[in-house]
Amino acid sequence: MSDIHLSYPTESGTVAVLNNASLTIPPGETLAITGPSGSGKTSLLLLLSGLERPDQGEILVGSRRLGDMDSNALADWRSEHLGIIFQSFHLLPGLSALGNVSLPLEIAGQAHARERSTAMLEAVGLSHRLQHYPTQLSGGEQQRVAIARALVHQPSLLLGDEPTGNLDHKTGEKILTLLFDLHKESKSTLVLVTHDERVAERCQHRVRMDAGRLHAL
Ligand SMILES: Nc1ncnc2c1ncn2[C@@H]1O[C@H](COP(=O)(O)OP(=O)(O)OP(=O)(O)O)[C@@H](O)[C@H]1O
Repeated sequence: MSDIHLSYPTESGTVAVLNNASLTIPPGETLAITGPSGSGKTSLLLLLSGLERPDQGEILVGSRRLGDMDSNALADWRSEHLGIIFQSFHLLPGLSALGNVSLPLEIAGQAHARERSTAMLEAVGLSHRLQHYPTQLSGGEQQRVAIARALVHQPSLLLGDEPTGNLDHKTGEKILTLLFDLHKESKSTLVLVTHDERVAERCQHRVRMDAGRLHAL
């Protein structure tokens, strides 16, 4: 992304969030984004996923220029190539853990959606919670469902917003190992927003966001 400016209009005026932010992530590599609360880290992930559009600047993911794609093209691109682990999970309350993970595969008409989703939920340690609904799951369990959903279609770009933020040390380590193993196997690009040094240390590249500006570390 180059020369990105982003602001949000609100009733009490415009909030400037990103100010001339530029970032290059080598394909197939790992990047940690750190920085204080409110500095614009989540906004950066929303831009990289095409869920927000910048006021100014250009975002290229592989050969795709996100600014040239309409919302349908972006949705198709996301369902094929992108995995996102949101800070607040965004699970569908009316679907079980298994339903939440397999729905995107089913919508995309992919084969063996249920079997692949079951295997991914097993990999995040939730084989005993397949039929539970989000309200019946703990925060950490919901986070692991969200991780399974983000990984199940083997995305080439995975964006994680504090992906282990709700997990105890041991479970967090297991999930991180899974994320980095899958990244290695599939040569995907991994971008993680984190306050956790353990997570940042595992990444090849690190940037710090401060008041809407990016600094390489
Ligand atoms: N939809 C919105 N409308 C108005 N302001 C917003 C909106 N979303 C975010 N902001 C503001 O933009 C700034 C950056 O928010 P963002 O969520 O990107 O920060 P962050 O670095 O991810 O924070 P945290 O570490 O607390 O999650 C904050 O000041 C926030 O209040």
